[in-house]
Amino acid sequence: MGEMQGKTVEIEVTNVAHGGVAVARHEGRVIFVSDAIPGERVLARITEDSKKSFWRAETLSVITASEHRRPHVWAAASIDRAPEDRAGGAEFGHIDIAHQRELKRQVLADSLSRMAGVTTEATVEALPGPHNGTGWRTRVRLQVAEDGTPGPYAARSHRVIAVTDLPLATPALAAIAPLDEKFPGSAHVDIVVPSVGNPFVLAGGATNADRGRAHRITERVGEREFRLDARGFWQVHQHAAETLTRAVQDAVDESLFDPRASNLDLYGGVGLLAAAVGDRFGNHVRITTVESDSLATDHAAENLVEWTGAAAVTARVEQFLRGLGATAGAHERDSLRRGTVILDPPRSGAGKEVVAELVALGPAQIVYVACDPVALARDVALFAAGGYELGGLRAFDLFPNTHHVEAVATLTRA
Ligand SMILES: C[S@@+](CC[C@H](N)C(=O)[O-])C[C@H]1O[C@@H](n2cnc3c(N)ncnc32)[C@H](O)[C@@H]1O
Repeated sequence: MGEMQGKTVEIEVTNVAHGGVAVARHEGRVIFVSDAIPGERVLARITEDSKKSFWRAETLSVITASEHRRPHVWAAASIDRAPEDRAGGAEFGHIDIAHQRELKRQVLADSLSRMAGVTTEATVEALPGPHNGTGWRTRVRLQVAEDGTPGPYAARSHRVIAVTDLPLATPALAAIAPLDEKFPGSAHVDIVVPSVGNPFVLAGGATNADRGRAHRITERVGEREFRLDARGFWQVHQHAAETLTRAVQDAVDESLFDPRASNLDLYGGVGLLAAAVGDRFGNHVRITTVESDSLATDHAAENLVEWTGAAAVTARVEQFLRGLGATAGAHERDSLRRGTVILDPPRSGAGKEVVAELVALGPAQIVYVACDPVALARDVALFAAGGYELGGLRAFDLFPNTHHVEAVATLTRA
């Protein structure tokens, strides 16, 4: 720790950076600052000064406001509070929604340009919902403080903040959120409002006996229903599953799609995107969905039962691909080469090993669903080195009032 930690500085904010912070400079040094908007002049407190290349700071007050600043959509996260008392999880809530999308577009475009040398014109598309980006979360995890009080963590910390409302939640979720109850002995409380059936409030972790028990729920996407566990992965925005279903269906190039080839849905969850491919190309499509969570794979097998060519495999994607690379015979290799791969990894992206295995198998096209623009850009660069080029790219605002953005990219052999 240097001597600047805790000091206040007046800084010009120039750019947006990845991770929900903006970039400022102070005496030539880069400072990543929270709760600020490019174009503003703010008074900020240095919170981290140990690195040579950059420091971190939090905005205390705004000296010259951006025209895009608005009152925060969540009073609990407002700049009017001390930084340590601001609720986390809505780090763009002080920015008007159109400008939030513009900043997300810039982060995506800059990452792809800087890391993969690719230029993109993709804008960030809005989902249906209120114009201020509230009312979309169908799942919320509240953390529990030592005295049993539930609430979100404060931004950039593990301190639980008591709150009186959850504006990013759907009205149905907000109505049942137990914000004034106590949960002694629990580590967290999950509130889940599925599109079909009753909502759940599940206290878990620490000493709670409910930990580990499965709770089967149903989600409807268009005409189709999916079974899953209440705590298993499902998109959080109430319109996300439908949006990604359509985006993936549109992204698959029909001229490169072979229904009899070895098509893969990697990081498949409960089979949402395998079903999207099946619904577009018919129930004879051959597709294997691969997922590490065995409970999700069990549900995927059930959800995909009407597709005679679908299979659900429990495996880590890297091991599954390594196995294919090592054991596939000439016929299977040819089938994999004619195949289409849907790739929907967690935030860390697919990474070096998975990209290398996929490049070696050489599928005809890859539809990459990405929730982190930097991980996507890194992987696009790895795919490019392996002979794949980025074709289409769309981006969606699946997480309004946060810095997160979802992208759907297509890659084909150059
Ligand atoms: C972003 S979610 C996508 C799920 C699914 N495609 C959907 O749209 O609902 C990523 C999924 O990958 C799974 N996962 C994470 N790491 C994995 C790995 N190394 N191998 C296989 N699955 C993994 C998670 O359990 C999660 O279900």
